[in-house]
Amino acid sequence: MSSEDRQKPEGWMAIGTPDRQTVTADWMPIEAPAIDGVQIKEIRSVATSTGYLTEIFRKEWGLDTLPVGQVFQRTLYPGSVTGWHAHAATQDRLFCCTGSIRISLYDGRKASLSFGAVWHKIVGPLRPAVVVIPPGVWHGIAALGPETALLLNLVDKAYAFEDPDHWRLPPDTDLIPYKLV
Ligand SMILES: Cc1cn([C@H]2C[C@H](O)[C@@H](COP(=O)(O)OP(=O)(O)O[C@H]3O[C@@H](C)C(=O)[C@@H](O)[C@H]3O)O2)c(=O)[nH]c1=O
Repeated sequence: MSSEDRQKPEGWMAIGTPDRQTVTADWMPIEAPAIDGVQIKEIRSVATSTGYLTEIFRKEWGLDTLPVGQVFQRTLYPGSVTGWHAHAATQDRLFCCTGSIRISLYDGRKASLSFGAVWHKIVGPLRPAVVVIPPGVWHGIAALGPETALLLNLVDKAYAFEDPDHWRLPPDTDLIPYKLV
Protein backbone atom coordinates (compact mmCIF):
# COMPACT_ATOMS: atom_id res chain seq x y z
CA MET A 1 0.00 0.00 0.00
CA SER A 2 1.60 3.31 -1.03
CA SER A 3 1.84 6.07 1.53
CA GLU A 4 -0.72 8.13 -0.45
CA ASP A 5 -3.32 5.37 -0.06
CA ARG A 6 -2.74 5.13 3.68
CA GLN A 7 -5.64 6.71 5.50
CA LYS A 8 -4.59 9.50 7.76
CA PRO A 9 -5.86 8.62 11.25
CA GLU A 10 -8.50 11.04 12.50
CA GLY A 11 -7.67 14.09 14.53
CA TRP A 12 -4.08 14.72 15.64
CA MET A 13 -2.42 12.93 12.79
CA ALA A 14 -3.94 15.11 10.09
CA ILE A 15 -0.61 16.77 9.32
CA GLY A 16 2.76 15.38 8.27
CA THR A 17 3.58 12.74 5.70
CA PRO A 18 3.55 9.06 6.53
CA ASP A 19 6.87 7.21 6.20
CA ARG A 20 7.47 5.21 3.02
CA GLN A 21 9.00 1.75 3.12
CA THR A 22 12.79 2.23 3.16
CA VAL A 23 14.08 -1.29 3.77
CA THR A 24 12.90 -4.85 3.11
CA ALA A 25 12.21 -7.34 5.89
CA ASP A 26 15.87 -8.41 5.70
CA TRP A 27 17.10 -4.82 5.91
CA MET A 28 17.99 -4.43 2.26
CA PRO A 29 17.48 -0.82 1.19
CA ILE A 30 14.48 -0.03 -0.99
CA GLU A 31 16.14 2.44 -3.26
CA ALA A 32 15.99 3.75 -6.76
CA PRO A 33 17.84 1.49 -9.17
CA ALA A 34 21.44 2.52 -9.43
CA ILE A 35 22.83 4.27 -12.44
CA ASP A 36 23.46 2.12 -15.50
CA GLY A 37 26.78 0.27 -15.09
CA VAL A 38 27.12 1.09 -11.39
CA GLN A 39 27.60 -2.10 -9.37
CA ILE A 40 27.19 -2.52 -5.64
CA LYS A 41 28.25 -5.53 -3.61
CA GLU A 42 26.99 -5.56 -0.03
CA ILE A 43 29.49 -7.50 2.12
CA ARG A 44 29.12 -9.15 5.50
CA SER A 45 32.01 -8.93 7.96
CA VAL A 46 33.15 -12.13 9.65
CA ALA A 47 33.41 -11.92 13.43
CA THR A 48 36.40 -13.70 14.92
CA SER A 49 37.58 -13.84 18.52
CA THR A 50 40.29 -11.34 17.65
CA GLY A 51 38.31 -8.95 15.47
CA TYR A 52 36.42 -8.73 12.18
CA LEU A 53 37.43 -9.81 8.72
CA THR A 54 35.78 -8.00 5.80
CA GLU A 55 36.44 -8.96 2.21
CA ILE A 56 36.69 -5.98 -0.16
CA PHE A 57 36.92 -7.25 -3.71
CA ARG A 58 36.87 -10.61 -5.49
CA LYS A 59 37.02 -11.11 -9.27
CA GLU A 60 34.48 -13.92 -9.05
CA TRP A 61 31.87 -11.51 -7.70
CA GLY A 62 31.58 -10.51 -11.38
CA LEU A 63 31.21 -6.81 -10.60
CA ASP A 64 33.26 -6.06 -13.69
CA THR A 65 35.85 -7.69 -15.93
CA LEU A 66 38.51 -5.01 -15.58
CA PRO A 67 41.85 -5.48 -13.79
CA VAL A 68 42.85 -3.85 -10.49
CA GLY A 69 45.55 -1.49 -11.72
CA GLN A 70 46.12 0.36 -8.47
CA VAL A 71 44.77 0.57 -4.93
CA PHE A 72 44.99 3.79 -2.94
CA GLN A 73 43.41 5.10 0.22
CA ARG A 74 41.90 8.49 0.78
CA THR A 75 40.94 9.98 4.15
CA LEU A 76 38.14 12.53 4.48
CA TYR A 77 37.99 14.68 7.60
CA PRO A 78 34.66 14.66 9.46
CA GLY A 79 32.05 16.72 7.63
CA SER A 80 34.25 17.25 4.58
CA VAL A 81 32.73 16.98 1.13
CA THR A 82 34.67 16.42 -2.08
CA GLY A 83 33.61 18.20 -5.24
CA TRP A 84 32.16 16.23 -8.15
CA HIS A 85 34.69 14.01 -9.93
CA ALA A 86 34.49 12.08 -13.18
CA HIS A 87 36.95 10.00 -15.16
CA ALA A 88 36.92 9.52 -18.94
CA ALA A 89 38.49 6.05 -18.84
CA THR A 90 39.13 5.02 -15.23
CA GLN A 91 36.77 2.76 -13.28
CA ASP A 92 36.60 3.51 -9.56
CA ARG A 93 35.76 0.87 -6.97
CA LEU A 94 35.17 2.54 -3.62
CA PHE A 95 35.14 0.85 -0.20
CA CYS A 96 34.82 2.69 3.13
CA CYS A 97 36.99 1.12 5.88
CA THR A 98 36.34 3.54 8.74
CA GLY A 99 33.87 6.32 9.37
CA SER A 100 30.78 6.65 7.17
CA ILE A 101 30.45 8.22 3.73
CA ARG A 102 27.63 9.10 1.37
CA ILE A 103 28.59 8.40 -2.24
CA SER A 104 26.49 10.57 -4.57
CA LEU A 105 26.41 9.77 -8.27
CA TYR A 106 25.17 11.67 -11.30
CA ASP A 107 24.93 10.10 -14.76
CA GLY A 108 26.32 12.63 -17.21
CA ARG A 109 26.61 10.18 -20.10
CA LYS A 110 24.24 11.38 -22.85
CA ALA A 111 23.96 7.88 -24.38
CA SER A 112 23.17 6.21 -21.05
CA LEU A 113 19.78 4.67 -20.19
CA SER A 114 20.01 6.48 -16.88
CA PHE A 115 21.29 9.80 -18.26
CA GLY A 116 20.54 12.59 -15.77
CA ALA A 117 19.85 10.24 -12.86
CA VAL A 118 21.15 10.97 -9.36
CA TRP A 119 21.73 8.19 -6.84
CA HIS A 120 23.18 7.94 -3.34
CA LYS A 121 24.61 5.19 -1.19
CA ILE A 122 25.78 5.42 2.41
CA VAL A 123 28.54 2.92 3.24
CA GLY A 124 30.87 2.23 6.12
CA PRO A 125 32.12 -0.62 8.34
CA LEU A 126 28.65 -1.13 9.85
CA ARG A 127 27.28 -1.65 6.35
CA PRO A 128 30.23 -2.63 4.16
CA ALA A 129 29.86 -2.52 0.40
CA VAL A 130 32.08 -1.98 -2.62
CA VAL A 131 30.64 0.49 -5.13
CA VAL A 132 31.87 0.30 -8.73
CA ILE A 133 31.65 3.59 -10.62
CA PRO A 134 32.17 3.46 -14.40
CA PRO A 135 33.84 6.22 -16.43
CA GLY A 136 31.60 9.19 -17.19
CA VAL A 137 29.59 8.91 -13.97
CA TRP A 138 30.11 11.95 -11.75
CA HIS A 139 30.74 11.11 -8.12
CA GLY A 140 31.00 13.15 -4.93
CA ILE A 141 31.76 11.94 -1.43
CA ALA A 142 30.54 13.35 1.88
CA ALA A 143 32.15 12.23 5.16
CA LEU A 144 29.26 11.66 7.57
CA GLY A 145 29.63 11.29 11.35
CA PRO A 146 32.31 12.35 13.85
CA GLU A 147 35.17 10.21 12.55
CA THR A 148 37.68 10.77 9.77
CA ALA A 149 36.50 8.48 6.97
CA LEU A 150 39.02 6.20 5.31
CA LEU A 151 38.12 4.93 1.87
CA LEU A 152 39.93 2.66 -0.53
CA ASN A 153 39.80 3.04 -4.29
CA LEU A 154 40.66 -0.04 -6.36
CA VAL A 155 40.98 1.54 -9.80
CA ASP A 156 41.48 -0.36 -13.04
CA LYS A 157 43.99 2.18 -14.43
CA ALA A 158 46.73 3.60 -12.23
CA TYR A 159 46.83 7.34 -11.69
CA ALA A 160 48.65 9.15 -14.50
CA PHE A 161 50.68 11.87 -12.80
CA GLU A 162 51.42 13.79 -16.02
CA ASP A 163 47.87 13.65 -17.40
CA PRO A 164 45.38 12.72 -14.65
CA ASP A 165 42.13 11.21 -15.97
CA HIS A 166 40.19 13.45 -13.60
CA TRP A 167 37.50 16.02 -14.32
CA ARG A 168 35.96 18.17 -11.58
CA LEU A 169 32.88 20.28 -10.91
CA PRO A 170 32.21 22.31 -7.74
CA PRO A 171 30.03 20.59 -5.09
CA ASP A 172 27.21 23.08 -5.68
CA THR A 173 27.35 23.23 -9.46
CA ASP A 174 24.08 23.97 -11.27
CA LEU A 175 25.08 21.43 -13.93
CA ILE A 176 24.04 18.58 -11.61
CA PRO A 177 20.54 18.42 -10.07
CA TYR A 178 21.91 17.61 -6.60
CA LYS A 179 23.99 19.87 -4.35
CA LEU A 180 26.70 18.04 -2.40
CA VAL A 181 26.82 20.98 0.03
C1 LIG B 1 44.76 9.29 -7.25
C2 LIG B 1 46.17 9.74 -6.92
C3 LIG B 1 46.41 11.06 -6.56
N1 LIG B 1 47.66 11.44 -6.25
C4 LIG B 1 47.90 12.84 -5.84
C5 LIG B 1 47.36 13.85 -6.83
C6 LIG B 1 46.93 15.00 -5.94
O1 LIG B 1 48.06 15.82 -5.69
C7 LIG B 1 46.52 14.33 -4.63
C8 LIG B 1 45.02 14.16 -4.48
O2 LIG B 1 44.59 13.42 -5.59
P1 LIG B 1 43.18 13.69 -6.26
O3 LIG B 1 43.02 15.14 -6.39
O4 LIG B 1 42.98 12.84 -7.42
O5 LIG B 1 42.25 13.10 -5.07
P2 LIG B 1 40.71 13.26 -4.96
O6 LIG B 1 40.26 14.49 -5.58
O7 LIG B 1 40.36 13.02 -3.60
O8 LIG B 1 40.16 12.04 -5.80
C9 LIG B 1 40.37 10.75 -5.35
O9 LIG B 1 39.39 10.57 -4.37
C10 LIG B 1 38.31 9.76 -4.60
C11 LIG B 1 37.16 10.16 -3.73
C12 LIG B 1 37.92 9.60 -5.97
O10 LIG B 1 36.77 9.47 -6.30
C13 LIG B 1 38.99 9.39 -6.94
O11 LIG B 1 38.53 9.89 -8.15
C14 LIG B 1 40.32 9.85 -6.53
O12 LIG B 1 40.99 10.43 -7.60
O13 LIG B 1 47.15 13.02 -4.62
C15 LIG B 1 48.73 10.56 -6.24
O14 LIG B 1 49.88 10.93 -5.95
N2 LIG B 1 48.51 9.27 -6.59
C16 LIG B 1 47.27 8.82 -6.92
O15 LIG B 1 47.10 7.64 -7.21
